[in-house]
Amino acid sequence: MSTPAAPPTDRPIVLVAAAALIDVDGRVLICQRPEGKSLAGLWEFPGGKVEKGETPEECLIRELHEELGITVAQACLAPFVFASHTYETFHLLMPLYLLRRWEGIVTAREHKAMAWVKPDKLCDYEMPPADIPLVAWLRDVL
Ligand SMILES: Nc1nc2c([nH]c(=O)n2[C@@H]2O[C@H](COP(=O)(O)OP(=O)(O)OP(=O)(O)O)[C@@H](O)[C@H]2O)c(=O)[nH]1
Ligand SMILES: [Mg+2]
Repeated sequence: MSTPAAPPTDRPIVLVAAAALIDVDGRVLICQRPEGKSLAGLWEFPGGKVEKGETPEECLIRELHEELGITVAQACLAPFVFASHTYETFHLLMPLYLLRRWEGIVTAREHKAMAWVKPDKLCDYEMPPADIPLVAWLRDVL
């Protein structure tokens, strides 16, 4: 007999689009979440919540401009892996894109700090629990 389905919860699925920017030396950009936000102080991939009427790619192009001051062409966003993680109040679904080309100088406009990190050193930075499997994939592929 099959296992009975779990009771429904009112936990919404939140769609967030994020990017792993990769520089010419193969280092990955991570950004530190500012005080006053959820998960403050943790290191994350830049990006944010997909708003009504946006595609994930449109959202990410907007967020990368707001957060880092860079201009990104949709063709340069390479779908990579996704995070699917249950938090206390929502379930996060987060596609992660690889990005090697952009225009402008990467600047931390909204984050507390940023760092370019070799994939095998990402584990030295505390990241949200949803990101842990993504780091393993980056280490394997880069
Ligand atoms: N951008 C980003 N969000 C992540 C990552 N990992 C992770 O769990 N999240 C979660 O996904 C959600 C995205 O939030 P966000 O704060 O970036 O959203 P946002 O840029 O639209 O900001 P806002 O909600 O203040 O307008 C947060 O709950 C955040 O904790 C990650 O690597 N990058
Ligand atoms: Mg954000």
